[in-house]
Amino acid sequence: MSVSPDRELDALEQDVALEQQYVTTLYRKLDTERVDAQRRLDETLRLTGGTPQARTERDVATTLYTDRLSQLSSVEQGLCFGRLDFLPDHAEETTYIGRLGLFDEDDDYRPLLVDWRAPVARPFYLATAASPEGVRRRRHIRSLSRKVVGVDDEILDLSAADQGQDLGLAGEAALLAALERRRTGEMSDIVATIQAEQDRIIRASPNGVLVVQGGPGTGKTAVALHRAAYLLYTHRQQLTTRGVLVVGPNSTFLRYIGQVLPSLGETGVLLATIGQLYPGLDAAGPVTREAAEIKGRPVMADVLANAVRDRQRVPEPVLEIEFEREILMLDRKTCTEARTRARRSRRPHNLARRIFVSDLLDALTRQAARKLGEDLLDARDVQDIRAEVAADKNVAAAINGLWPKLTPEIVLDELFADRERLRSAAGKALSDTDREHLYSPTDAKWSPSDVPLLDELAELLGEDDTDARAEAARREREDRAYAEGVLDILEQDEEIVDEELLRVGDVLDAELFAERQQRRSEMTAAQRAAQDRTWTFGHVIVDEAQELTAMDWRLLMRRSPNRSMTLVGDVAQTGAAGGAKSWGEVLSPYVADRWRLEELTVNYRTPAEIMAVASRVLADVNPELEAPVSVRETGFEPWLRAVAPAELTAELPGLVDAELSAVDGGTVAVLCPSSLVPALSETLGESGDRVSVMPVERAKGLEFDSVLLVAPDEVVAESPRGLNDLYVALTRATRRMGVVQTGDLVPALRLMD
Ligand SMILES: Nc1ncnc2c1ncn2[C@@H]1O[C@H](COP(=O)(O)OP(=O)(O)OP(=O)(O)O)[C@@H](O)[C@H]1O
Repeated sequence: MSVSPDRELDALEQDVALEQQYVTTLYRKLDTERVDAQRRLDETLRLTGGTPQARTERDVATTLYTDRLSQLSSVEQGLCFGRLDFLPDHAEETTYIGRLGLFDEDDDYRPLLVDWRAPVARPFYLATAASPEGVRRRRHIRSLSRKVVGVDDEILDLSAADQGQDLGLAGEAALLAALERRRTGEMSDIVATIQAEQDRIIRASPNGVLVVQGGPGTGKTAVALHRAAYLLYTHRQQLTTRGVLVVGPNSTFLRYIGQVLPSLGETGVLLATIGQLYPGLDAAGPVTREAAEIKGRPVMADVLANAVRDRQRVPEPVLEIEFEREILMLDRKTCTEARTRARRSRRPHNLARRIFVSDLLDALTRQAARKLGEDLLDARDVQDIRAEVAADKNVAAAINGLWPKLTPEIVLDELFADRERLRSAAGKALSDTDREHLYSPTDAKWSPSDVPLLDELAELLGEDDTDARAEAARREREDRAYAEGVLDILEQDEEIVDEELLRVGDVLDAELFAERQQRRSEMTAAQRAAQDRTWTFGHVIVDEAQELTAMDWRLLMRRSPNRSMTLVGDVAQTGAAGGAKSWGEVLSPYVADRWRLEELTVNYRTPAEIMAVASRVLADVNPELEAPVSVRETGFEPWLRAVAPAELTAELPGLVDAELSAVDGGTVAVLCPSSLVPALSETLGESGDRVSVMPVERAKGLEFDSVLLVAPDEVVAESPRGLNDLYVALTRATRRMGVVQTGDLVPALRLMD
């Protein structure tokens, strides 16, 4: 007997009502926790004055409650999104899955809601009909604000084994609903619909280098960010002190992904571009493609080492120095010996300088002593003379001329501004043309490709920071002793603690206090990491990793000496001339073949109709590469339209308007060659926030409801990896795509006609 549609509807309504009841309880619990955290925070903030210890304690409590409050408010949307019902003989009971864990304190801390990252939540992502892991039913709960608007059930028995199993999708209905949602210009999290192949990567061990290779739209960025959240939850102890770094290709991309981690309740991750990894700089200056490629070559490490050596000079043949009406001499031999000794120390330039200076001061002191009558002087007199020689301005100027104290900025600036310096440092490593591309006589802004060079120079030059380090260590010792003192006093002398303080004291048992201290140092760690070039991270995640050059990798590997890294990317999308052709080639200098590869194969973004066009381009890039399989069709065929170049600016606004209404509140991107960006931006200037105009390289990692690709032939011609760029452009759309052709037809697009 078949069930009538009305009966089904009733059952569905009943289920929704049932889940609404439970979800309402959860929100009530969330509200109570918020009120409690807010009350404690207010109480803490109201307290003023008191002993220094009391102030320290208040700071700690303030940070604790502020953090808790921001975590509790970050989970407001979609607090609970799943439910698992297990088979009768299974140990687990019905479990609700959500963005954070909530417990019933009055019932022995029974879990009311399980954090998606907890091991018990795993079957929600992994269970299949063929391998149900004890799960009878998986339910996706869809909500709008606090209202449950629907449930999607999957019964995991073998009769359902063939449904959605060709791509191995879990929670297909919920997944498709998520994918069809309009794009807002900001990436959203995917906690409710993580797929099994993604889950395995998110929860993989943090040890060693994990490479995640996947075509466009396979969720690499989503996986990378959820992995950061998962690692912080699961390995918090190890990761709090050193922090997690997520590197993205440019600031547009970082803005696009910026909300994902906060929506998962994690704020302790440093998001940065390579251009932001040199403290004090946000290097975003322009650079030509040729210069960027040359600056990224591994041989630049030798060029820079030579540039520093070139700054360690000896006189030709002698240097005369006026010292207290006498003339002292520094000859070539003495200086060469001092230089050799300093270089042999293998210390960086600014630290080895001490050896060089000391040897020259010895030589000059001997000369000065001889002139004053050596026989009449005792050791103490000689010491005094040495001090005078060392303090003399002429001596200092002469020595500085031979072995100056240097900063990375000065060396790089002066190297690029001087053809002779460039020629000497480059030797045979760079051709005449290469050097001309690097030559830049005017004060240019630092570009992202200068940052790894500055970082390399900072290593070669070193910094004499002995005093600063001693001071920092002293302050840290003091802070620690101070914090321990707070606890001692609280424990030993309860009388001095008034009632309100005690309430704050409630939460400051030794364990919590220690943890808090650790978390505090993590917070300052994230800030300190941003300011400290020598900071090393607990885990480093790199998105669009295929774009990094050899010099970028050198910088990142210095930030990750434990090689605990997740690198996500797609070698078929490499646009940068210095970027990766294969992962093995990139990684072998650092970890030989000790890296693991995981692949993602399903495209969640681009509909099958658009992917059919993109796949033809991919075949032209390299017939051996396979495009990922699209998870859905939209029934919409991408279109191609020929427009005369002179008509482009007149025609484009109309085409964009048509797309805007077709995507009904969604986003439209006009992707074009860099040369057309200014003109097209001006033409479309009034189109509002939902329309963006950008060169293809800027669109890497982003997505839009509709994409208009303008002048594909020029996109291809513009770069040595133009076909890769075309592939990137054709895989940015979630719903619609059109090509506006102004010149020759690119062969792979012929079938669109
Ligand atoms: N399991 C999932 N559930 C819901 N949405 C998903 C899932 N996996 C990926 N998506 C969505 O698919 C789109 C593409 O994901 P993402 O940007 O992470 O892919 P990518 O592999 O980094 O792509 P590209 O290489 O083109 O930058 C995003 O909108 C993302 O939210």
